[in-house]
Amino acid sequence: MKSSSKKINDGVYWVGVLDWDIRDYHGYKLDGTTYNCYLVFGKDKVALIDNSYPGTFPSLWGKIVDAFEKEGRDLKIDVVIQNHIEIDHSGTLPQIIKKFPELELYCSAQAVNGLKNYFPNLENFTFNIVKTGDTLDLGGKNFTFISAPMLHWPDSMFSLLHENGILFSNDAFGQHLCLSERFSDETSQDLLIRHAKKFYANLVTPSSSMVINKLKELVSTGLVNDVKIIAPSHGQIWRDPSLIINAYSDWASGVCKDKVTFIYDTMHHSTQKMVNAMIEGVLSEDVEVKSYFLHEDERSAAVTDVLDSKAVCIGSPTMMNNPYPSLGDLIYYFNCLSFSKTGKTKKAVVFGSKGWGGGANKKLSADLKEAGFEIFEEYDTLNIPSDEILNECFEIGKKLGQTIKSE
Ligand SMILES: Cc1cc2nc3c(=O)[nH]c(=O)nc-3n(C[C@H](O)[C@H](O)[C@H](O)COP(=O)(O)O)c2cc1C
Repeated sequence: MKSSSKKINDGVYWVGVLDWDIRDYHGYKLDGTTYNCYLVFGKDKVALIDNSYPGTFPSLWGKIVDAFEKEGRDLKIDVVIQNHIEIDHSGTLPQIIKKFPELELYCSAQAVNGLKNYFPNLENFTFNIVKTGDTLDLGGKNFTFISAPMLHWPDSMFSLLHENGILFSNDAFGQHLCLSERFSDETSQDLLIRHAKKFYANLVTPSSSMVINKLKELVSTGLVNDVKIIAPSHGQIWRDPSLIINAYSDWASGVCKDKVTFIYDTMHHSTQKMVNAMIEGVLSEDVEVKSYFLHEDERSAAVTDVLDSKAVCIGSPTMMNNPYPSLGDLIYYFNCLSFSKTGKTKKAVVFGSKGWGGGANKKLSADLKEAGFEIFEEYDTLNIPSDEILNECFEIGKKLGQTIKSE
């Protein structure tokens, strides 16, 4: 299939795949994504950095052929640098090896078993195992490898191309975006940061302490000064690396806004009325609010706002002595993400309507505490909230707004 590569720097081409159709990636809702792969042309050797999703080889191959034509070089990949094994970045590796059986494969030690596992044909393949500080020279194109375990899998690593100042960071600093533009500065900054934050919240939050350590390491070794461009494996290429490095530093260290995120569900709208009254209370203190109704909204968007909120308000009716099931799904996900690993504790208000004995609040509070939240208030009411109850909800929201502003 004919497809067009994009030169991103001297001797460096984007040859990735645009997936306009994907809408769900392990529960993460998206409007398409990119599987970024790059070709680096050294005088002696040519390297492919990362691969693409299974089934996308025609689009990847078309761009590889195009890049070689643009460079006027004979079509031969000598090296594959596999920064991460996950199938969206390794799926086309067998087809690349089939085309160039003599190629040298560079990856971390932790990547080897995974790659053999995914691709049994690689059982007897020779892996060049690299770690932080190891180097590779393609002829005037020199790489230093940087191990990056848990950013975002144990095998993950970065590759820094010195002559161009490009850090190939794989998933770190990525965004699930599928756009015709390739660069961060060609993209609406709001859209870009929103999607980088969504990616961080859903995929990187549990590794926040590793993010901080990795950023410190890049600074202390001076390598950060060499980075002019960050080229991740999803989304836009950062031509202003400080923008995303500063954002990662904030997200990883739990920097939050005066902001409250409401997440709730409701069967007959009673809990929803309480939500709206509480929101009015928070807003009366000029504190930012986001609200998600789980009947319609999805958790991967909700947790994006939780990431930089000082507090969450979780509303649920009682159903069969328990919270409404969508809230159970949410709290399970909170447990996976471990927001407290950012070193900051978020406050939580738990509330809702019940028909008789209730039970949702108690269960939600216990689960939220286990997920690392501090319970600020528990509040429930019988059936449809009266005006008096709604006024109390307003006051709870107001008190929450005042408290987080004073922190
Ligand atoms: C299927 C179902 C199961 C319920 N189970 C309980 C229960 O175990 N305990 C309780 O106090 N109320 C129970 N209720 C009553 C609801 O909690 C009550 O109607 C509440 O006001 C609904 O709030 P909502 O309008 O926000 O959905 C149940 C209602 C339904 C429809």
